[in-house]
Amino acid sequence: MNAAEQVGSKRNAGYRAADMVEDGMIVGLGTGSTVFFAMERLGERIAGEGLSIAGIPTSYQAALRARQYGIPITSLDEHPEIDIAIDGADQVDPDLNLIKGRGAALLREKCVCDATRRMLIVVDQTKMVDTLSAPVPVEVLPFASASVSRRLTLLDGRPVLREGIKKDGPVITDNGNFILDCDFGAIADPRHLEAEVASIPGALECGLFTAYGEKIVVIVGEEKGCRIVSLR
Ligand SMILES: O=C(CO)[C@H](O)[C@H](O)COP(=O)(O)O
Repeated sequence: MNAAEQVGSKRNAGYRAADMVEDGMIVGLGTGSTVFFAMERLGERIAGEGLSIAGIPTSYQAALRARQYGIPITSLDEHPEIDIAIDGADQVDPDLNLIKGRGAALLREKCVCDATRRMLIVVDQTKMVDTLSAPVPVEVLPFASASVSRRLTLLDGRPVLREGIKKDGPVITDNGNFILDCDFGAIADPRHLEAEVASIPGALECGLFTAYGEKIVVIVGEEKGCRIVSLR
């Protein structure tokens, strides 16, 4: 798939997800280039049809984009239960386990995923894999980055501190933390690995999402249209 085809696929996935949003819904807004298309379409529907929704952004990036598209913003404080969320992913396996976090927004994204009744994951087909194997982003408390790194190594991971672009030194997340991108190779048991990482003090969250397959609907954008994948 060339770059233009990939953008078209992302647009198809994002637009389909936005068209599944109903009037009056509270909508979790993920982070990344595919969700942008969903937000663009939500903006069109708000302006064109008078769709009435409120979005909960998972990052500064999502909040800025929501404002750009005229999507009213609310918060998880006001709505601890969410109707529907739209988010991207870096990899999706057949059991709908995910790796997320290329955009370093995984901590808030997982909070929103946990709080939502229905989770729409928008991807292009390159993200669909048989076995998760991308590096797993781990958000870490800066104080504990060396000790968390050591513990990840003991889990046979190879953690690398994510460096900023147009900024010297590490990426600082929207929550003021660091990201360790941890390569575990092919992940045979993602649920077990997620639990192992979660047990490390100072590892605040990791980009493995393995507990939500039942509520996830994956919208796989293709050059012409979309394919829907769910466990139900
Ligand atoms: O998890 C994420 C951000 O933390 C993104 O949703 C994920 O990286 C996919 O991004 P894109 O749609 O740009 O490929």
